[in-house]
Amino acid sequence: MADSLSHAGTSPSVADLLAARPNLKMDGVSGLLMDGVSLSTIAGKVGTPCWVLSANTLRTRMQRLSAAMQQIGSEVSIHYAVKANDHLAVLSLLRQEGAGADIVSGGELTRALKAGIKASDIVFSGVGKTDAELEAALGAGVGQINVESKEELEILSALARKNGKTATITLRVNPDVDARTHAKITTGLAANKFGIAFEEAQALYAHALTLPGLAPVGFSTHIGSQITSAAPYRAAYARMATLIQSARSAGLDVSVMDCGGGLGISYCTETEGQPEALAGAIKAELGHLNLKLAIEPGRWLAGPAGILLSTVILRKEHASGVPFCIIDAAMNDLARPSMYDAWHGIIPLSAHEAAGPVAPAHVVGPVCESGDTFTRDRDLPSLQRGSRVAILDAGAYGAVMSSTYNTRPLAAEVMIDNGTWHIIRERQETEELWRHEIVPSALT
Ligand SMILES: Cc1ncc(COP(=O)(O)O)c(C=O)c1O
Ligand SMILES: N[C@@H](CCCC[NH3+])C(=O)O
Repeated sequence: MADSLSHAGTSPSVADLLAARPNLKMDGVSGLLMDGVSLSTIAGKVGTPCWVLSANTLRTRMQRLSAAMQQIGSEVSIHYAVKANDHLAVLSLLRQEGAGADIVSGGELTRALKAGIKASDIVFSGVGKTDAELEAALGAGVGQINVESKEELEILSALARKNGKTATITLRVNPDVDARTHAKITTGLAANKFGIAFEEAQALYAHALTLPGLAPVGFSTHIGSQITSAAPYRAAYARMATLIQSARSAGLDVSVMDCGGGLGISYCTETEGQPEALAGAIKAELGHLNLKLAIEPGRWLAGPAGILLSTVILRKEHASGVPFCIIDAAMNDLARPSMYDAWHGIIPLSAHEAAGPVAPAHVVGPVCESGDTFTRDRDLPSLQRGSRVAILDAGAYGAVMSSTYNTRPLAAEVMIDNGTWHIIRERQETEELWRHEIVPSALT
């Protein structure tokens, strides 16, 4: 499948992967280091599979994104998309660096507040928010609710009135623009479930202004995820600018434009999405409209900050000559390869192994599905029973998408900050997996 996640035929070397990732270095003695800390030490002490996050990477990326947005010359708030990595430590760190939150559930609302993010710095997105979630958001006083349909508009108006609140809202518009990303994560095409049809947006906005309990302030859009070029953004924002100007010409007040998230990273050989290019697209299309602007990045901030450590359980030779390296991480830990055929770099932690000759191998997990495959036929250094590997760029849509399929406990999480590392989540106790199950007495 040709898309921005799978990369048939390409296979960067260990040296190429390391050269593009400033938080990783190979040390001849200690092996792979993240921010100067030995990953073999972490794997040995915490066990595998285990997620490791670089606090420094999160910080420096947030700082670069903020600096890029300042070039626009208008107020731009950054609402981190909590869904990418919802760990309280991540949310707290990004809050310290000035981020608010983009949330999509009541659970994410509670997390964001618990991490100290002010309710006024939270935007609530999502195509199907329940009444309870909307009421919780109204009760907390979230800064903005992005409404995705006429139906939701009416529901929110009624709920706000019932609770004696006024909801500050934008209408999320579906601009029918191709984000040129994987089909499962594109959100701005007319056929997708997201947002209000472009053609209906102005009339609905005018209607929203008449509804009690609502304070419509403008529009939002989000065209998809893992977008690595500025062109789809420009196309979407150009359409939004047309809509904003048209609404204003009709006498409607529009002061806010939330430009969504989606900035992509380099998993393989693709060029990483550039915050400066995103800022350029926003400035070119919307910068002259005197708007309060916002963005909702997730993956770009968190993806390169994390890796997944794993150990080879055994190497199974195969008649084809290509061995299966069966590792102790699986699709229940990192779902992206099985879900989207996504490509993730895989590097041995041992400098000796990493420097050895490469040969084609399959890297798979132990789960009972053939889809539990991290890579097929990739040229990799020789991996043996007990070899340890880092699976790269797993900081976003990694731990958050884990499940306990095959009764596999959720893996531990570690954060490296300033040369020291902390366990930020213990490996789940196996008993936790059935603690809440109730066996009817007739069955005992
Ligand atoms: C409404 C909304 N905002 C922001 C994001 C964050 O996307 P990304 O992690 O690609 O930046 C998403 C997910 O695609 C989303 O649905
Ligand atoms: N889960 C997807 C991204 C989804 C974006 C959510 N709006 C991925 O891993 O690439």
